[in-house]
Amino acid sequence: MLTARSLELSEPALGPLDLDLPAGSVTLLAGPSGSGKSCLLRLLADLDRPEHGRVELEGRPAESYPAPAYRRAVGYLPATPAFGPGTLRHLTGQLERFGKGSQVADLENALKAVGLDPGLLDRQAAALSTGESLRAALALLVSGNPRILLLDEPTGALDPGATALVESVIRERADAGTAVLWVTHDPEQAERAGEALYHLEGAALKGPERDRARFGPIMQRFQTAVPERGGAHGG
Ligand SMILES: Nc1ncnc2c1ncn2[C@@H]1O[C@H](COP(=O)(O)OP(=O)(O)OP(=O)(O)O)[C@@H](O)[C@H]1O
Repeated sequence: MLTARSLELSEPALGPLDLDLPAGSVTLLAGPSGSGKSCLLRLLADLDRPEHGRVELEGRPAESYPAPAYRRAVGYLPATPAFGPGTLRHLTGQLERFGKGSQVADLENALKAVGLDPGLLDRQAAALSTGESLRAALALLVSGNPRILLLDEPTGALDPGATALVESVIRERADAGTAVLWVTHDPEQAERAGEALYHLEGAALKGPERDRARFGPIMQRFQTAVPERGGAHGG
């Protein structure tokens, strides 16, 4: 279980906020574009440090863990993952050396589960398409079997078929005991996929809301308004 207590950042303004990610559950994070969702994920992933407050993994402060142990326990998927040079197979070998626990066989299965051909293992990872990179990065993460998954719009660049596959992979991980935090802009996906919803309003984090019927109405408030056409030049 991952918790944040009195977490505060000034650039961008976030918090003070509290958050709990229970094991075996999908928690959603929503909010307007630019509200700080990605910045909050980076704090939880211990990639950035808060100005005040703390993140705790199973009751211990994040900064008390050696970085590799924290990375092994807390998997973070950025909205636009970028791979360094080398094939996915090569990158997996590196992860194994760092004790990340990723096995090629597990990765092959994870690639298939998100709708990718395991032949992708031997392609240059940096040359993968946006949707391939997103799914390959997710497959790499889940094959390392982290206790926590922090996912920044994991279906943002995907078609409906790939979205359904990714949703079921995430559900399987949660059912196996992983604590998931999932950033989404899609109210229907939120109602399908999540057990609890936090949402950013200004610097404040509201929630968790547990009534699924309220997820959609809360999230509709964050949709960017489309200006009405017409007026003097309409027609
Ligand atoms: N390192 C930084 N220093 C200062 N401001 C930052 C930094 N990183 C991001 N920001 C700003 O903080 C705000 C929140 O960014 P963030 O990426 O967290 O938003 P978001 O809620 O994830 O948005 P979206 O839904 O569009 O992905 C933005 O205005 C962004 O420009």
